[in-house]
Amino acid sequence: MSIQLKAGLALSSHTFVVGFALTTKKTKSFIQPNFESLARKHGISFVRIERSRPLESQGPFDAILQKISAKEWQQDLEAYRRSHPDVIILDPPECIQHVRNRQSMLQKVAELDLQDCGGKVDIPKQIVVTGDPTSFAGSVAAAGLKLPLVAKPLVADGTAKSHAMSLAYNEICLSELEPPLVLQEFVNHGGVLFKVYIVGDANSVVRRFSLPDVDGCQHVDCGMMPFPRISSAAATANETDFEPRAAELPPQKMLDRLSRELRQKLGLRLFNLDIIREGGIGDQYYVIDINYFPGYGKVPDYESLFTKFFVSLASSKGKNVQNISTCNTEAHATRK
Ligand SMILES: Nc1ncnc2c1ncn2[C@@H]1O[C@H](COP(=O)(O)OP(=O)(O)OP(=O)(O)O)[C@@H](O)[C@H]1O
Ligand SMILES: O=P(O)(O)O[C@H]1[C@H](OP(=O)(O)O)[C@@H](OP(=O)(O)O)[C@@H](O)[C@@H](O)[C@@H]1OP(=O)(O)O
Ligand SMILES: [Mg+2]
Ligand SMILES: [Mg+2]
Repeated sequence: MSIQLKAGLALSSHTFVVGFALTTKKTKSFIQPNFESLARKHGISFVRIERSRPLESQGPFDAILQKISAKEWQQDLEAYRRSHPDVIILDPPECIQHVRNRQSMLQKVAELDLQDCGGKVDIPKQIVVTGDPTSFAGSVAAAGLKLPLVAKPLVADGTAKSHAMSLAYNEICLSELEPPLVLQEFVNHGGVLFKVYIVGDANSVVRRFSLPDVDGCQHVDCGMMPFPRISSAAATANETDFEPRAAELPPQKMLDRLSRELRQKLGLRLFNLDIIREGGIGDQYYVIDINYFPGYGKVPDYESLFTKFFVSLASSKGKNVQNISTCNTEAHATRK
């Protein structure tokens, strides 16, 4: 059976069409030739959505992959969703909205109670500050937060400003900050960050460089220190670059449970978690950041991870695309 597309392409029950609305940068890093070709072999095709044309006049799509926050796009997508309830939206805008605020993004993590999975998971103590910056020192003292603090813009909307982080070593310098912000306790973690990339039921963890440990007393005179996006290095750091114990990956059972619970609670299928381990060793972990549709192009073997994901979506819609057996699912998650 085949349906004739407006553009003249045939949409058969053996093809799963993924429309994508992504920035040019994201398209370049994610829709890579190797990925397109592997996906095509399994009956998955990608079609760029033209933002200059109404969505209704494009398609048909089986799924829409999107990370565009412009209001017009959001409205267009919402209308399309109502008229095409069978199309899978990756991911629903209201769920993405939840992780675009550094307070609400971590709330579901704080509610978790993971038992018997090899590690404890929490979030660092934090408060939201708005209004007069001269009152921030009082708010920090009232909440019992310990210095140093990481000052993060409350809104995580993908702008450069939303990634502008600072370390505050003393109370006085807090009055220099520009609200609204989250003030989060800095947790020493041996300079290693774990990024857990979630793709539906699968996850893949990589190590990244992070901020070095701090001795609060030593730096108290430093005041406010802005710091760069140290963890977003293009390449995954080599094992030899880290102190071996701090670089040991978190238990896979804990990552599987955490990923599964958050996937359900957040209503997202495509996101990553930034996780640190207190003191670099032991079993106390903190989730410090959640990002919607992060830089998957940097994940080893993301092509098969995603092909498998789309094949499973296609099967759930009764599409008879070709199965893929070489990728990792939750039971065999990738650990590089
Ligand atoms: N509470 C914390 N304790 C220790 N280090 C932290 C803490 N919060 C953030 N960091 C460090 O600061 C970096 C940036 O913080 P965060 O991940 O919240 O910012 P972001 O701009 O949202 O990052 P991304 O580029 O992943 O979206 C982290 O990768 C980590 O190295
Ligand atoms: O640009 P990169 O490939 O590094 O991807 C980064 C992504 O930027 P992009 O969406 O513009 O691509 C970021 O999104 P916004 O918060 O800015 O929306 C955020 O998700 C980071 O965590 C990603 O880095 P990663 O966590 O994977 O290291
Ligand atoms: Mg981060
Ligand atoms: Mg982030």
